[in-house]
Amino acid sequence: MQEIIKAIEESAKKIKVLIETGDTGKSEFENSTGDTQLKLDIESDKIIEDIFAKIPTIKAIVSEEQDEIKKINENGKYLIAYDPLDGSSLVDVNLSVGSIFGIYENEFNAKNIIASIYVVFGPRVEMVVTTNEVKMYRLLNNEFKFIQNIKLNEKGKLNAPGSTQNCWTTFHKQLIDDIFNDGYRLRYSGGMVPDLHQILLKGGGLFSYPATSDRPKGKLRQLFEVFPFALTFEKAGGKAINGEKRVLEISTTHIHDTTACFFGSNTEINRVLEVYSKNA
Ligand SMILES: O=P(O)(O)OC[C@H]1O[C@](O)(COP(=O)(O)O)[C@@H](O)[C@@H]1O
Ligand SMILES: [Mg+2]
Ligand SMILES: [Mg+2]
Repeated sequence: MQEIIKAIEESAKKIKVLIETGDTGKSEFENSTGDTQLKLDIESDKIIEDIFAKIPTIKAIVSEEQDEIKKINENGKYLIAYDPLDGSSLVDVNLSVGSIFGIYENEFNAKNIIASIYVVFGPRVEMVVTTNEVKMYRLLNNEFKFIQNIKLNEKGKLNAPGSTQNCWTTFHKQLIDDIFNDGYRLRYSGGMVPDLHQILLKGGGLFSYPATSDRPKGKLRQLFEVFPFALTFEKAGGKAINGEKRVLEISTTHIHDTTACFFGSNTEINRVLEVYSKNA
């Protein structure tokens, strides 16, 4: 696992330079989810793949930007699913973005996730590693230094409601309105990594990306985005659900499957469960 962490550190240093100097324009290609790929998506994907290709403990990798699983080393132990540049369309407006990695064993499935790592590229570069604990590191003088463990409070103050609002169900709209009426503050940048990082570091709150009429299965991808953060939220003392159950109990039928998802501290997620159990 240590060499995987080192590999991700190496990729983060290179992606930092790419973000700072690269072309933010579109490529002529689409990924499996139908998004037009930016040149930055393709280049950051290549940076990560080239680094992972040299790690003997990695058996296979799959990227949000690629159609298929790639074999690395038949005798390797780990499977890695990654989103090389989450929120890539925010680079041109200079908002924070990230990379997300889910580390699996045996099969790409929620029950096999054993660790996750994400990197936030903001005013500072930070890396959060989840195994049994959630540990945050910061890039200082070109080295990642341990800063703190992350633990959520039982209840937070932030609300990050994602997706197209005019496609929400009436009960979801009511839930979000009720949360704001209770004094929660809006914090939503459109980048999953900084939005969830903020909730984790400020002690709690709710991030939601529900099923909507335009996206009945949500938008966020299970293997590359949802499961890695679900592990982090659970190990930090919070929860991650699809409205009905833990997202880490969902089974994946295709590598690019998406799901509705809610991440947060316990009080807010219990509130979502209560509303969804009566309405969904
Ligand atoms: O604009 P929306 O629909 O709220 O979606 C925002 C979500 O989409 C994403 O940008 C999807 O990730 P990619 O940039 O990797 O495609 C998430 O980071 C974010 O939470
Ligand atoms: Mg993403
Ligand atoms: Mg992406």
